[in-house]
Amino acid sequence: MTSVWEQLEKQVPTWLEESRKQACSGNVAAYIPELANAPREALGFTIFDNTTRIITAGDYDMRFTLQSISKVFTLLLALMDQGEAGVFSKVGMEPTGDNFNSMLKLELVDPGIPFNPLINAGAITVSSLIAGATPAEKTNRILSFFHELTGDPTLTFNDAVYRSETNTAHRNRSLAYFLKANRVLGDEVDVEEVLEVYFKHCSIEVTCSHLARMALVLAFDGTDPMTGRKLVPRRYVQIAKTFMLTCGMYNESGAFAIRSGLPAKSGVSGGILALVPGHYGIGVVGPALNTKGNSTAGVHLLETLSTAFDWSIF
Ligand SMILES: NC(=O)CC[C@H](N)C(=O)O
Repeated sequence: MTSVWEQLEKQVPTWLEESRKQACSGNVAAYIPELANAPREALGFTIFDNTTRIITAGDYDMRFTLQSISKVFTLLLALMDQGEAGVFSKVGMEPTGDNFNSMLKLELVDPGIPFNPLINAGAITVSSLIAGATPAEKTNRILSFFHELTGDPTLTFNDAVYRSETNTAHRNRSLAYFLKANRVLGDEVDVEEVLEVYFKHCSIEVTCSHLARMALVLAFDGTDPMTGRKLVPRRYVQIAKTFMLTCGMYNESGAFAIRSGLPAKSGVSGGILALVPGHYGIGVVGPALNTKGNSTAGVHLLETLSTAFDWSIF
């Protein structure tokens, strides 16, 4: 009988080409002008298991920026810096059902703290909780964390994407100033400095193999199976994975959880980080997005694989 891994090796290239066809039903994000240059038809895939075996397919070496995928890891860093009580006094634990950049519930629902750390308002708040005296110190700590998680010390920011976002981020600026007015960002917090940290971590450039490696650390409760190093306490990984399941795919998280049953986090550059707990770390990139902001081809590929191999955690 062939093993799951052998079946994956055999099937992934065919299924990837099948899923690539879904790109035509999506559009590349353009509200950050630099992202509009991404190739719409691209689709890349990497999967790692804990014995360092790797399968790659399609445009697996394409570079793209983390965008919202970074929010999972800044949450982990903030939890390590401030503890659960410190983080959850500023940000909630519930999905919103609204768009990721929505302002609606901040005003509608008392006490005006962001509903969760994976929407923009929540992630901006989390950026303010990262330890460090200056924005540069905070962003350097975040970057070092990604170096540890990926085992790649060459990872860095994409300056063009960073500048493109910082010059056009009127909505995120509004969110951040609103948070300041609500005192979610306290007196000591400089709004522009927090935004600098937030845009910087969104602009870290990776391939889907980096995503798969990072996902593997989450799949193994915070220990990197490739080095044996404990990078994050298990409890914090548990929190992050729960948020990924309930809020990781924006206001499509429920449908994705029903169809794939996997903790995952997407970003507007088309990346999706997903994991099969105790087994695999997965990275996908496909820049064409659906109306919720998730990669059309990437979602299709993950749902195909999860259904075929019965990966749902439920
Ligand atoms: N959904 C996303 O990937 C959003 C990230 C992007 N940097 C923003 O703040 O709008």
